[in-house]
Amino acid sequence: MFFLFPIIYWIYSNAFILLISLFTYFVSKQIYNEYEMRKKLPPGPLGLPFVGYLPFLKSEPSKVFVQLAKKYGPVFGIQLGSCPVVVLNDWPSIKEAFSDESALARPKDNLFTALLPPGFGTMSGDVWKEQRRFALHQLRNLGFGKTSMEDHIIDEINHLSKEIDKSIGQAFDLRTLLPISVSNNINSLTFGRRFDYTDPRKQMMDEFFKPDPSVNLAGILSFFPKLGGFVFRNLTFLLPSTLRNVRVRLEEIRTMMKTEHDNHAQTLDKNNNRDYFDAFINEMQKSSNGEKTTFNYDMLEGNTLLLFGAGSGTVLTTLEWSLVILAAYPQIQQHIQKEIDEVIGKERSPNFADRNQMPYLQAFMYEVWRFRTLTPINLPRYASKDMVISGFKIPKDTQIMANFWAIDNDPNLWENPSQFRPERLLSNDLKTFKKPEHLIPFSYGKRSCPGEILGVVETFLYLSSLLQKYDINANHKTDTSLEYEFQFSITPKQSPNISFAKRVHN
Ligand code: HEM
Repeated sequence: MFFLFPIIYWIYSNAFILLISLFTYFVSKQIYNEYEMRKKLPPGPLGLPFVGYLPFLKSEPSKVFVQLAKKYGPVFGIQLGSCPVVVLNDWPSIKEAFSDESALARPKDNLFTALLPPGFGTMSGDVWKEQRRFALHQLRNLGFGKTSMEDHIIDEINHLSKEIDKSIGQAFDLRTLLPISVSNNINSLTFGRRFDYTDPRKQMMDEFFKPDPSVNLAGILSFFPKLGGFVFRNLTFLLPSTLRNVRVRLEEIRTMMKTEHDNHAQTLDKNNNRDYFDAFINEMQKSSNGEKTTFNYDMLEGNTLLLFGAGSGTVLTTLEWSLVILAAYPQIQQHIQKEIDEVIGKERSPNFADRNQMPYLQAFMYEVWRFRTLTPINLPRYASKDMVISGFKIPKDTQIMANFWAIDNDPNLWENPSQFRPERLLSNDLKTFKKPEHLIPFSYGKRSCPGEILGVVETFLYLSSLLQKYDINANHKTDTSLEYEFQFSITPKQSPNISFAKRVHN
């Protein structure tokens, strides 16, 4: 025993040197690993040890990437946090990558996988395929682009119109009323019915999905998958209160979903699915009969949250931008109204089939999606196998970031891309809407947005119904600002200050 004393004494007196040596060893090992990782990626900028290029992205990563692409080419490698990333900045590389099965996966660890029940939006491989195929199938069966879903949406717009009528000529509370209207469309899809605007269950759900700047922090932490996952799971007290509260609020939503589940299960009809819940519960029952499937209660919760998260904010931001732009460009507004008057008239409600005779409104919608790219760097993908993009070898497990903003603002694809001009999406005689292949608000390939048709139907019906009844005005000249803010999405910087006036039909 006594023979250990000199060793302990030595360790004790040299503890500081030991600590420094250990620290130097780990830092050098990390720098070496990062160097080795960078060597395997296409050329790109060097960053700092541990954090990579993350601190240099500032608030508008897409724009920084475009600058870097000028130096390194449209496909470059970069280290973000502890992740090797390849950034794609032009249409040919994005098209090539997204046509390849190896680029269909999502990164394993992120905020959503750590905090929420599993939904297919964060999954990869066979479970993702099965759940996504099922969702697409159900969305089609439940009336995606068919009349039943359209009826729900028109009904919802009529409820919104009643609120608008109360505020004619005054500032309209867009950031309160529009979100609760739009999210009700997902309620119709998942639960088969809308909720009243004052229903506390609805208010709780809308509160949960409210965009919050702390999502940016969560985004940053997702570039440190191990650390981020550990913090999200075990050190929640270090997170901002909004993220910390997610867990608490999630429990309330879970209670509500359980009640919905039980109500649906009691009134289930095997041969007639009223909504996504019915369809999913029917599948779960097959599995309880011994069939091996991935349909279970956790997955139902996760997918429902996913449909809410992915399907409400996107349409909401589209409509917010549309209204701000319509207020800023009254001539464009009048042009759409003329088209509405000619095709739909003033009596009947619009339907989705009307769009075929309304090229200008369609061009307007897609120009909004181009002009203010909704998902500027898309949702993250990662290479599930070694692959090749634009001649560069991309190793397995590299994150793939597609800079959609770069395509939407590429001067080689669009004349004066910073101008808002729906005509660029019309034929020369202005009679036909033409969407070029590289205009991809819903992404591209097998993992593109499964809610595309619903997103287009909603946007078309809201805009045509509102412009049929109302003129949209900016409350002050300064409220026609098209200034934006990069969060997860590109959103209007200020809450749009607009008012509605009843249209006077001649
Ligand atoms: C204007 C409306 C919308 C836009 C611009 C939009 C855009 C997108 C984009 C860019 C993606 C990422 C695809 C990728 O990884 O490459 C996505 C994914 C997704 N969207 Fe949408 N979306 C919209 C509306 C909707 C709606 C209404 C729903 C719900 C029904 C929905 C559900 C989803 C889901 C579930 C995913 C994940 C798909 C997967 O990982 O397989 N989206 N969306």
